[in-house]
Amino acid sequence: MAGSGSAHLRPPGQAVLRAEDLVVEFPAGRGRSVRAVSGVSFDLLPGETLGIVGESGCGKSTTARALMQLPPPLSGSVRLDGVELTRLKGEALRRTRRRLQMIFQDPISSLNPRRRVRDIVAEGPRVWGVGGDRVDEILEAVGLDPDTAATRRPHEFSGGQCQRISIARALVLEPEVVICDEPVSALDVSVQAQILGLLEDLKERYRLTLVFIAHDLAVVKNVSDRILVMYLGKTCELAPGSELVERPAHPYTRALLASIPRSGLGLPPADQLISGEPPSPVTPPSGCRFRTRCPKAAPRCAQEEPEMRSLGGDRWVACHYPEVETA
Ligand SMILES: Nc1ncnc2c1ncn2[C@@H]1O[C@H](COP(=O)(O)OP(=O)(O)OP(=O)(O)O)[C@@H](O)[C@H]1O
Repeated sequence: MAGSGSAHLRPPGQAVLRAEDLVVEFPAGRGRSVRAVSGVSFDLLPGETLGIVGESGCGKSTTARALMQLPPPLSGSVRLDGVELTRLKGEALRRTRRRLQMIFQDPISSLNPRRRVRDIVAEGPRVWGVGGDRVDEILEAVGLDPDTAATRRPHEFSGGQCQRISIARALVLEPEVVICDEPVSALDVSVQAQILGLLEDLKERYRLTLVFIAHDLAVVKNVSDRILVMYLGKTCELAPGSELVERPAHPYTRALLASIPRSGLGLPPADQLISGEPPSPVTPPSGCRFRTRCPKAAPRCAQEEPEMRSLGGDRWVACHYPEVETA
C-alpha cells in the first residue's frame, strides 16, 4: 500500500490546493525504481502557508514538482480550485499551471543571464497575456527600482536581489498558489531574513497561498501556519506550526527540532535522538521507514506501516508510539 492515508485532508471544497496520495517514482538502474514520494497528501486553505520540512532527499522538491505536473505523479490527485491537474494535458495544463507558480533555491541559475530584468519579468505576461501592466508595480513590490534595475542583467545583482527578480517573475502572473522550494537556502543568513520578510509582505498584499519547502525547521517554523514533516518519501507529522514546535509528536520531528541550536525545548542533543544517514529510498525499511533510526522503535514498527492518525484538533501523526496522546 502506497499511502500514509488522507484522513487529514479537509473537505475538498475548502482547499485551494489539494494533493491526495501522490506517488512519484524514478528509474534507479538495473530495472529498479526509487519511490521518491510515496502516498503524500495535504491541502491548503486560501491564504495559508504550509511548510514542508525534512532532510535532503526526503522528497520535498519532487513533491513540489508533482504539484506542478513536472513530471506528473505516477498516481494520486492534484486539485487547484477543484480542477484536477493530473487529467489536463498540453495547453489546458499550461494555462491552469500559470496560477501555480514556483520559486527555486538557486536564483542566479534560474534566471536567463542574457536577458534584462524587465524582459525576464515581462516574459510570462507576454506569453500568457496576463499581468503585462503590472511589471513595474511588481518590481517595486519586491524592492527593485523599475527605472534602474529593470535594464540590468542578473549577473549585476547579488543572490538576494536575484531571488527578488525570481519572485517578481512568479508574482507578475497573478498566481493563487506560490510554491517556494528552499527559497533562502542559497542565501547569506543576513539576506535570508529579508527575503522571508518580503515573502510575508507579498503574501498579505497579493493574498497568496504558499507552500514553503526547506530542510531547516528553524526557517520553516517562522513562516508556516501548518507544517508537514517528510521522511524518505512519506509524511510523518502534520500540525499547526506552533504546536508542532512546542509539542512534537513524531520522534523524527523531535530530532529535527533538537538539531536547531537554542530551540529552547530542553530536548536531548540531536545525535541522541537520531543517528546515521537515512536508508536508501530504493530499498526502504519495512513498516515504519524511520524505525532504523528511531530511539523508540519496537517490533510492531517493522511489521506495520503507521497511517496518519489524529492527535485532536488539526494535529496528525504517522507513528505507532507518538510522544503526544492520540485522540
Ligand atoms: N530526476 C531524478 N531521477 C532519479 N532520482 C531522483 C530524481 N529526482 C529526485 N530523485 C531522488 O528522489 C529522492 C527525493 O529527492 P528530492 O530532490 O525530491 O528530495 P528533497 O527532499 O527535495 O532533497 P533536497 O533538499 O536535497 O533537494 C532522492 O532519493 C533523489 O535522489
